[in-house]
Amino acid sequence: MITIENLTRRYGPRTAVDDVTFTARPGRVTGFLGPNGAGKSTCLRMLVGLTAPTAGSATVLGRRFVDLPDPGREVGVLLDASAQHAGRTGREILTVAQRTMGLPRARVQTSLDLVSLTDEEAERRVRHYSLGMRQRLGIATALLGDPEVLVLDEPANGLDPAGIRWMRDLLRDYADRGGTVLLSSHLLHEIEVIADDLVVIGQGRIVAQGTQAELLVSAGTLARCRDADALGRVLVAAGHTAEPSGDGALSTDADPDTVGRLALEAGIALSELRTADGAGLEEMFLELTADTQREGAAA
Ligand SMILES: Nc1ncnc2c1ncn2[C@@H]1O[C@H](COP(=O)(O)OP(=O)(O)OP(=O)(O)O)[C@@H](O)[C@H]1O
Repeated sequence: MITIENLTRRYGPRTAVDDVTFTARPGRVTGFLGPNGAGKSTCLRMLVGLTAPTAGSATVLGRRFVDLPDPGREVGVLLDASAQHAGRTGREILTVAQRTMGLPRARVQTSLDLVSLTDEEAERRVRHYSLGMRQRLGIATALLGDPEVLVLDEPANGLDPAGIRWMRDLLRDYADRGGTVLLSSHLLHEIEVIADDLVVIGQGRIVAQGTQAELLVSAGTLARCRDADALGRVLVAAGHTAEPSGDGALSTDADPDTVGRLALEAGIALSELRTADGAGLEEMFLELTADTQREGAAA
């Protein structure tokens, strides 16, 4: 379990993280989503004791990271996959970490297997690794102590779609065994594939949070019929929104049940009725972060 409460970090006049509160629960993969500069890394750095909060608190398994008796075995952390010694082989990097943490030697091979780095790859120097291989090695290091909690900053960066699916399966399995995963990304598509719960941050503030399903519902319903204007009037009269969504479709904040019932009562035949899909979530993400990005660009 990760608990972030009223976490705030100011750098001079700039507030990088502004009163952020959320939890990442065991058995769930929590995605921390926001555009560049939103404050994700600063939050994660405060969580693992690398940056001091101006206010608020962040705890892992009920304690501040610095107060954990054996942090390497309790929390696996990947903050920057490129911050590995380029002259060492993957296996050497893991072996140094294994010795530092006082773990059994066999954990090195177990971790390599977990991230599907082959023996040949493990013997190569990291300077010859692709970005995706570095991400795998970074995750192997995070998994080394078989921790209960994983904190990963942009772990899918540099992975191709097959790599992202691989990571989803790895993290899903880890969470299914009771682990807590918090991972950040600035790309909705990455996080959509991987995360169960989403926390969306823009300009240092939380702008939305919930399960993916909840956020999809809040992204609305899509309905299609011959006379979209008529359906729109019915929805608005019932206190809902109705926006033309191109090609005779309407998007509304009413749930599909309500739209179906209202359409039936008004004698309108629907040709399509569904929860807005990933595209809806994308729209929401762009909307939620548009101001942030505009202000960021102006700064
Ligand atoms: N050490 C620092 N000194 C001053 N400002 C900082 C410092 N670290 C971060 N910031 C500022 O805090 C804000 C949040 O940065 P942060 O790196 O946390 O964002 P992010 O969401 O992780 O972005 P990205 O996706 O680009 O990594 C930015 O405006 C950044 O310039």
